[in-house]
Amino acid sequence: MTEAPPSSPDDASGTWWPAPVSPGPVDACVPVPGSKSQTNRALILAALADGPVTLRGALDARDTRLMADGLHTLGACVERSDGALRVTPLDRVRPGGLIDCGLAGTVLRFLPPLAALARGETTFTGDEAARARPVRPVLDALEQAGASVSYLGEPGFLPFRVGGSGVLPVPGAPHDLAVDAQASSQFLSALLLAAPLMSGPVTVRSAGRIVSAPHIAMTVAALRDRGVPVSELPGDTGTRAWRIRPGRPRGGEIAIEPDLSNAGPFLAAAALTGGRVRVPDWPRRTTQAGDAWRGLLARMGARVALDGTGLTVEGPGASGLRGVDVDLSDVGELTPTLAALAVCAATPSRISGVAHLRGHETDRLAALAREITRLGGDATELEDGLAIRPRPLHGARVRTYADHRMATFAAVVGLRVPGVEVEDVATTGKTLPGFTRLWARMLGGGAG
Ligand SMILES: O=C(O)C1=C[C@@H](OP(=O)(O)O)[C@@H](O)[C@H](O)C1
Ligand SMILES: C=C(OP(=O)(O)O)C(=O)O
Repeated sequence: MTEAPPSSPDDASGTWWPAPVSPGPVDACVPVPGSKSQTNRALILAALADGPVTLRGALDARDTRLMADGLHTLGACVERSDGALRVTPLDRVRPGGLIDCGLAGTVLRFLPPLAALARGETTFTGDEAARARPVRPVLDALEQAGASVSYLGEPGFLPFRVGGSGVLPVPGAPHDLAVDAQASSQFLSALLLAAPLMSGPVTVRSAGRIVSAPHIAMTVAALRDRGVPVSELPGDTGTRAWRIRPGRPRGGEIAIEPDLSNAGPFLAAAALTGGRVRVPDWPRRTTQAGDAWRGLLARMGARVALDGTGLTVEGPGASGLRGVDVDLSDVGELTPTLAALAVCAATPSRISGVAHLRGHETDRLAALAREITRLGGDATELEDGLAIRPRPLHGARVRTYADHRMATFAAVVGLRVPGVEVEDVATTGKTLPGFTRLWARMLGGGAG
C-alpha cells in the first residue's frame, strides 16, 4: 500500500487554489467516500482477526494508507483488489520496524499499544505538525502495563520507541489501565482496540471528562461487531470504564459507512446557498460523529430529511442562516465546517467544549480565529471554543496549516465570498482525496 493516494490534478501541493463562488443555489447528489474512523478501526481489528477480512466501502486516503502500512510493519498484510481491502491477519506482532504516523491521530494513538504487544521495539515517526499532537497519556498507560517507552526528541511527543516482551500487561502488572482522555478520545480507543490480544481480561478506565464520546462508542461497537466481549462497568463519578475479554476478533466481511463528517462541507453548501444536497447511503443508525449534522443544520435553519436512501439538506441560504450556541465536545471534528457556516450566518454563534481541538492537526481554535479575521470576519478565541459575530467578509489567501478541515472551511466560505484562495488544498487528501473534483461536480449540478 505505498503508491500515492488518488488525487485530482488540481490537488497540487504548495499552491493556492481559487475557491469557486457558487453561481447560485447548489443542487447535487454527492456520494461521499468511506469513514476514516470506521476504516482505521476495521483495519486494526482485521489485522488481529482469527481469519482473513474483506472491507467493503473502505476509505482510500492518506490516513488509511498510513494505517495499512503501519499494520504491515507489525506483521499483517493489506491489499486492495476489486475496490475492496483484503486483510491477512498477523499471527504475532512483529517488532523492529519504523511506523510513519503522518499527521493521522488514529495511527499515532492506535498503533503504539499493538507495538507494545511485540517482543522487541518499534519506532514511531511522523509529520512535523504531528510532533505537537499529544500521545503521552496512552504511552504512560502502556508503561504502567510493563512496556518500555523512550522518547527520541521532546518527552511526550513523536518520535518515540515502544518495546515489549511479547506479553502485555506483563505478569504482576495491573490489568486496570487508566488513562486521562480529556485531550483526546483516541487514547481510550487505542487501549480498547489492542485489548483483544492482551494477557487476560483488562479494564480500560478514563479519569475525568470525556471528549468525542461517539468515537468511543464506535470503538466499542466495532469490537462487539467482531465478537469481542466488551462490557461497560458502572464508573465512579466522572469516570467511565470498560472490561474486555481477550480473544481474536472474528474474520469475515465488514461494510464501511460513508464519512458523515466529510459530508459536512457539501451539506453546508446547500445550507449556505439556499440549495439542496443529497448524500446517498446515510445510515439510519450510526455511531459516527457526523450524524450530528442533522440536528446542527436544522438548528441553523436548514430542512433536513433522512429516508431509506440517504440524507437531503435544503436551504435556508445565508440570509436565513441562524447562528448557534453549541457545545461540540462530542463532535469536535465538525467545528471548522460549523465555523464556516457561523461566519456567514445572520446572527452570532458561540462554539464551546472543544479545548482539545488545540491538539488536532493544528491548534484549530487559533487557526480558525486567525483565518476568519483575515477574511474580514469577527471571531474571538475562547479558552474552549470560538465566539463568532456576523460581519461582511472579503476575499483573502486562507492558510490551512496542513489541516484538511481548514481547507474545507475555506472552500465553504469561498462559495459566498469572491477571492478566497486556499493554501495547499491537497491537504484534503488526508481523509478526502479528490475533494476539489467532488466540489466542482457539486457546483456543476448532478442532482440525483
Ligand atoms: O477515534 C477517531 O477516529 C477520532 C476521534 C476524534 O478525536 P479526538 O477525540 O482527539 O477529537 C476525532 O476528532 C478524530 O477525527 C477521529
Ligand atoms: C482530528 C481529526 O483527525 P485525527 O484522526 O488525525 O485526529 C480530524 O479528522 O478532524
